[in-house]
Amino acid sequence: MNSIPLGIPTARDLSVGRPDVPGLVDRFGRVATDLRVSVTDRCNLRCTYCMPAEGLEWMPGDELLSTTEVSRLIKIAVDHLGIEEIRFTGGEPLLFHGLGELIGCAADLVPRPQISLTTNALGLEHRAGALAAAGLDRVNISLDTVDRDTFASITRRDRLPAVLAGIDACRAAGIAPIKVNAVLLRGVNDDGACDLLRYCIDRDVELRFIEQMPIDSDNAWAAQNMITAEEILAILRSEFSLHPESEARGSAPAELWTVDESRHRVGVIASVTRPFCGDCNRVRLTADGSVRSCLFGAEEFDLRGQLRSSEPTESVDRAIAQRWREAVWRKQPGHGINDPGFLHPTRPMSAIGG
Ligand SMILES: Nc1nc2c(ncn2[C@@H]2O[C@H](COP(=O)(O)OP(=O)(O)OP(=O)(O)O)[C@@H](O)[C@H]2O)c(=O)[nH]1
Ligand SMILES: C[S@@+](CC[C@H](N)C(=O)[O-])C[C@H]1O[C@@H](n2cnc3c(N)ncnc32)[C@H](O)[C@@H]1O
Ligand code: SF4
Ligand code: SF4
Repeated sequence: MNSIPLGIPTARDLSVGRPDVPGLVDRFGRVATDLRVSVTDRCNLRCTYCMPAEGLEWMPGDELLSTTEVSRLIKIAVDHLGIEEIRFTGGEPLLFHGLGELIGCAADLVPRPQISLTTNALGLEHRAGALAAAGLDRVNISLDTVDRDTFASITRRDRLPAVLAGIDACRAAGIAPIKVNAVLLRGVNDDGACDLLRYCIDRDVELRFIEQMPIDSDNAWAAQNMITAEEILAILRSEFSLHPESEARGSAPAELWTVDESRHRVGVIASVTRPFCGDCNRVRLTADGSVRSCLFGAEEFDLRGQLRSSEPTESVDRAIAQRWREAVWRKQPGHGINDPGFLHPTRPMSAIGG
């Protein structure tokens, strides 16, 4: 007798074809070893390319992971899944009260992961020493300009001095390397790119210019407005000589150039025009406890439900690790920004963890 399809959904096996290995492998041969943890979706700046002036509807408090829950997931990631680097991000991670404690917990793990922070640096002036003492290895600071008025117009807050003080405090605390991330916006801060590079060279900080991505909450991104990597390099070459860095890039998003044949380098993160998805080693955890295998992925895998469903036991941790593996196994090959059918991510960058 022929069977008649009834259209009844069957349980999907999310790991079809996945080899039985502990690490976070995907279908395209990549292995995720770099965990980016968003600890909050809130922020005290309102960068125009990231958030609207009025802010966003923040995640409700009871949906956010606690410090204990984040530490447990980080431990699972290192113990079971081969995670080697943990980056705390957001929203603005310095707004999360448990950040120092989380860094301390991560630093106690064996093998100890690299611990880094991506931040706007507001308040870092007073906290860099304590965070370094807790175990913070390195820091990336967002700074789009060293002109105070331009800074205020991009971030909608007059806080440039606090950011610069945060950079100085990181240097004094011995955090290294310090990197600066800058998004260039046409007609807004592109004429200040060389001044920003000079500022970073003077402080021995590595500057990277980022191509703006279509992950703003306003959906205002347009390819023709974006300043491309080629344009960024042309702007810099008007005042500096640049030579491609010989060091292998690996999974790093930034392509590097040495500046004026010195030991200083500048980077360009060309996510749109020269995507680096083929070598991606990233996986993300949102502040409300979902795994996102790609910044631009359509799928999320909730871990919070399992985390809160019962007492923490080794077998629950193993089940969480398995779900995490399934999430990464299904990771898409790339972001598809340049494809005609590209869909904006369902969450803005600040809610995913940049
Ligand atoms: N498309 C894409 N862009 C990313 C990804 N991770 C980071 N970026 C871009 O790179 C910028 C800088 O990211 P950071 O958090 O400073 O760190 P990083 O450059 O990834 O890491 P390091 O160079 O190792 O410090 C972000 O603002 C994004 O614009 C990613 O997984 N995919
Ligand atoms: C979302 S923020 C979170 C961490 C922290 N608040 C900060 O600004 O560093 C992380 C990074 O994302 C970058 N970013 C935000 N929106 C972006 C966009 N539309 N395109 C490219 N990068 C973006 C920021 O410049 C920042 O370096
Ligand atoms: S880029 Fe960072 S600092 Fe700027 S609004 Fe987004 S989350 Fe806040
Ligand atoms: S867009 Fe997705 S696949 Fe590409 S580098 Fe970023 S996280 Fe990895």
